[in-house]
Amino acid sequence: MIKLAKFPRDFVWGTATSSYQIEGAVNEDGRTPSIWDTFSKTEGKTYKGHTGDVACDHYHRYKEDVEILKEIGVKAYRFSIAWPRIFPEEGKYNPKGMDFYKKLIDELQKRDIVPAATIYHWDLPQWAYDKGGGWLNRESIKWYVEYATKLFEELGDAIPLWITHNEPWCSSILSYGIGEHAPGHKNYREALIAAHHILLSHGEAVKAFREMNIKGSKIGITLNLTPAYPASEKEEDKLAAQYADGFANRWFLDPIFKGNYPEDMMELYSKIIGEFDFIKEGDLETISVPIDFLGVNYYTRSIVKYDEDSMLKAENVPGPGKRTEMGWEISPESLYDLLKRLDREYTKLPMYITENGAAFKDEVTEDGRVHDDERIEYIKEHLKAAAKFIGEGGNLKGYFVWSLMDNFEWAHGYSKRFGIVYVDYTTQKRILKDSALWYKEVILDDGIED
Ligand SMILES: OC[C@@H]1[C@@H](O)[C@H](O)[C@@H](O)c2[nH]c(CCc3ccccc3)c[n+]21
Repeated sequence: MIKLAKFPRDFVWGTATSSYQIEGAVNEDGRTPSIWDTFSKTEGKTYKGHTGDVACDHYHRYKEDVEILKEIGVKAYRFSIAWPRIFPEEGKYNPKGMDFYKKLIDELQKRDIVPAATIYHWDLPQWAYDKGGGWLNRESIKWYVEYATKLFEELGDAIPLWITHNEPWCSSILSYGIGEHAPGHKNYREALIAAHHILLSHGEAVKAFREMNIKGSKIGITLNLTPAYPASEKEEDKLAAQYADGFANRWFLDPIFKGNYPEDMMELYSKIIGEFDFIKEGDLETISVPIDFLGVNYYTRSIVKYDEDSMLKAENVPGPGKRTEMGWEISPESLYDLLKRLDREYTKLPMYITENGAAFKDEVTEDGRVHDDERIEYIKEHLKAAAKFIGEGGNLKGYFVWSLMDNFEWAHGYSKRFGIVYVDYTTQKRILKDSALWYKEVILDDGIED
């Protein structure tokens, strides 16, 4: 068998999840509601009113789930910590909430699996939202730094990879601007204020992390990045792609790596939101403090044509590729383009693909298995793109499949399955899909065979 793509021996093969999507136990051991508890219980916000009340019951089944990680043979496991378990009220630390993560990390360490912890994956404590709108309130930075510092104190060097935020674009634009995610606001000025405070909280947490000198641990941030392509060679379509790229990518990449917001987007946005009076002296220096790695969440690309009437002067047009159950075009070559662009224009730091994966119609067949060939194909094609980038000297250090297991897919509830492990929500039974068995072989071989 010829090897299609070979990876370095120390390549970090992983899978990823997040707290609200898998844990359940929303009232246990002192946890108080997050904005996602509130949002999912609000009429019409999620598919059939699905909530994370039980999810995959991972809070009680974590030992079994870590055993599954071992069976698949992952080198690392990316999970997130639920802020409302750690600080159920402002300033009130909850050691029982921390205990869960200490037990989880202990199970991982026993099996030589590297923990990669995301500090914030969208489950803002409701008490923080009740005080001036959560990320809209500049005080959120102080609350976040207190939370992150407690994590560094209690878990510090047990976590080699610390990720400050998962996808600031989603926590701000999708949540305060578009309204699809909690807290469901539809105000673009609010979205940019939230984005600014989230980025500031990232910078302040990195500074706190540096002061604590946690040996052997690295800190970074995870951004969801969507390459934008013009629908034609027309100048106006190229302009549309420039704005779509600014909207999705440069608004976050530039402050973090260049210490400024992109000029073209500032100009475009100023017509919509007025003054950028929420940007204070020194903020961009804080946001752009040096980090150790960049986490990249990649799923798909966008193709846009010029649209005079839209805010971004851009309208999405469907691509020619096959689509996943989310309706996202499958475009592995765009992952290669993205990685090359990041390397060329932004950073030579180590990068990790902290999420890549797909939802497909999964069903358990007579043989009790899930033959998810489309998901194997999706992951294989994206790994080939990653290998090509590494082969050209790209500093890509690892790949985390989204997701370890089927889970609460936000506004889509449990209707979309991204896992390489199937979850039967009525019995909580886990079934390794064919993609998990395939991924196990890829990890053993450090490479892909066709
Ligand atoms: O949608 C699949 C996953 C989520 O389950 C993860 O929690 C989240 O980190 C994540 N980000 C993306 C790409 C950005 C996006 C998120 C939600 C909706 C649309 C696009 C896809 N995913």
